[in-house]
Amino acid sequence: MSEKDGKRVVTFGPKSGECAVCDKVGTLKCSRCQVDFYCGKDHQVQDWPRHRQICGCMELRVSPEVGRCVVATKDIPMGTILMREIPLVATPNFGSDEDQPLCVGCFMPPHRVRACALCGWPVCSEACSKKEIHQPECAAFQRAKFKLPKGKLTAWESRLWSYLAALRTTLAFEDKARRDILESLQYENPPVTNMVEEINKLPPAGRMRLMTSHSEFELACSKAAEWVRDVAGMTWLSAEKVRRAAGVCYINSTGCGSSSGRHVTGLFAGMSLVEHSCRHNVETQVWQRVGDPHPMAGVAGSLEYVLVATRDIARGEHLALGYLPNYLEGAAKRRMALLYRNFLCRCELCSDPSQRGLYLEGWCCRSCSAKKKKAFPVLIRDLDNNWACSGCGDKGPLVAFGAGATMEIMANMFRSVLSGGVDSMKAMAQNPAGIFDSVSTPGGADTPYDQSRSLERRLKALLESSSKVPLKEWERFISDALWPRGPLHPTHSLVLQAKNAIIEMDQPDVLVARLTAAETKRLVGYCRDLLAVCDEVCPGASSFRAQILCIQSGLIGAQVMARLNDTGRSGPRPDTEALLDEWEAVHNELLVTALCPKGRDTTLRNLDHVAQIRKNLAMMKRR
Ligand SMILES: C[S@@+](CC[C@H](N)C(=O)[O-])C[C@H]1O[C@@H](n2cnc3c(N)ncnc32)[C@H](O)[C@@H]1O
Repeated sequence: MSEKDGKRVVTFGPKSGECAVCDKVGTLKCSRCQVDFYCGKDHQVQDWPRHRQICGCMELRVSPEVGRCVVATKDIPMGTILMREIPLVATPNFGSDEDQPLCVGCFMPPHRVRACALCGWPVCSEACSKKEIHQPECAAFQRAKFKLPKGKLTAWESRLWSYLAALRTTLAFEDKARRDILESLQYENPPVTNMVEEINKLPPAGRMRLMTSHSEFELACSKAAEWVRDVAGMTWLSAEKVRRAAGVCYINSTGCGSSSGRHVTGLFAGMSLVEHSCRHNVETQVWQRVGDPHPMAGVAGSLEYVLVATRDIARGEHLALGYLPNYLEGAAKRRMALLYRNFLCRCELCSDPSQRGLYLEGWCCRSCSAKKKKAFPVLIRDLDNNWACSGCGDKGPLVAFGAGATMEIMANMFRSVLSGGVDSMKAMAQNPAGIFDSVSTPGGADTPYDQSRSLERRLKALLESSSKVPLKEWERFISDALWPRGPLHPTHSLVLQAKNAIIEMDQPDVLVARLTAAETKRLVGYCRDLLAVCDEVCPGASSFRAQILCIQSGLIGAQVMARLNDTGRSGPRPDTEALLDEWEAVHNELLVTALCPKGRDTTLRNLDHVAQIRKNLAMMKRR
């Protein structure tokens, strides 16, 4: 099929929802887009002039670069809900860092871990062990007479989550309502031999990575089948069946819901057809009903998610999700991480060596940054690992560096595979960025590369104990990193990650209570810096932006309150009005950015608050 042959995107959604007109629960769903519900025909007809603008605004196509993908067939405004789905399969997160027992019924880390009396898997309570979502595997474990050993609950092994995910998916294939869709999903990676041209464009380390990840993927799928059949004893499930289900699950699932406290990964029908871009234009969000006591109230039954346009999307544009959550990483690391998912990212951010002028992983050029005070000419790397200075074009010893680092990464990988075998390959898969560790360069410890590697290790240590690190220490890190003390410029990914860690040190109210006025002001500045980065890497209404704006709002609010409390006889300080303007602007931006109704409610309340303060100030002035 060519790119021109459009097909409807099949989704798997809830059976009822609140009427788009009156909010009463209804079961009449738009049969074309499957997004909006109605309590009856009247309201559907009444809503048509609005609904028709967005209904049927995308189609499924196939492109040589990404396989099946979803393309806009109309201009789509930011905030449009494009899909509304429940997962075909929901599992406790099986990401590499999920090394704790989670409840198999509600996906929360239990306060007190218990074992399901029938199969031994972790639950929070007996009620959770009876949840519908847990029943198919619980019955299968009982049939196989397998009980998870008690000791596992205290010494959890993260791989158990990927085995459970593969099993849940295998069992979901047996459900008539889901089988056809599951069977239509991608379950194997494109054969490496079909990617020769792409592979040849990669630096040697990338080529090696792609091939290793290919075999890792095969290995992970067969390991899951081995565990289900040989360890759990479900010999009635064929190895081929489990391997395929594991493939479907590992390629198409997406982590969703950490903000709600749940550690849940969802496998969605329509959303899994959306490709990746590091500069995404859609996002998956928990569907939040205004008035719900908790966004995920009702546990598994209300695992409802939406795909939202995070910016205006033009007709013909491909919809793209950000498969990787970290916006502040440089391209080299992002691309390495995606190679672990067995594809090479050539999105607009990765293909631009300057990364939209942010130079996320470039260092200040020693020969010309010293001459220029404000601008920071930096060394940048193109897709083929060639380096040059953005200011003077100097390549000099950096060519040697590029080749040297690449060779060393390769050598490390070989060494590690030879010495540690499969386990070390898995460890690499869990920490893709780690392959950059211990790479040194020709030229000694004083090269910008080695300096930045040591800063990176320092940042990693700070991040590991982030809640205990005082602000002073974070700020010392930043000033040591920045030119001329260090080799970095203000939008280097390490500097940005430190700023992000600072503003996320605590909940905004706790943070504000701990800070002096001057510190609060500096943190507001960090928020501004991060928002400017957002404009480039994830423009529009991303949840990343909303998170920064919320913190910024808390910080500015604290400054406003401090000014008001300080108001003496001479009245409020003159800069209070300017602060109020900024506070209002942040809320207005939040109104656009907060794609969920709940966020909008809080923001509106805060805007009322701003208006009230303005009134009070005006009255004080008159007096
Ligand atoms: C969740 S699936 C997306 C749907 C898939 N294209 C299909 O045909 O079913 C993820 C897979 O799509 C492909 N893919 C997604 N985004 C890509 C991108 N930016 N570049 C290359 N391949 C991509 C990769 O093969 C990846 O493993």
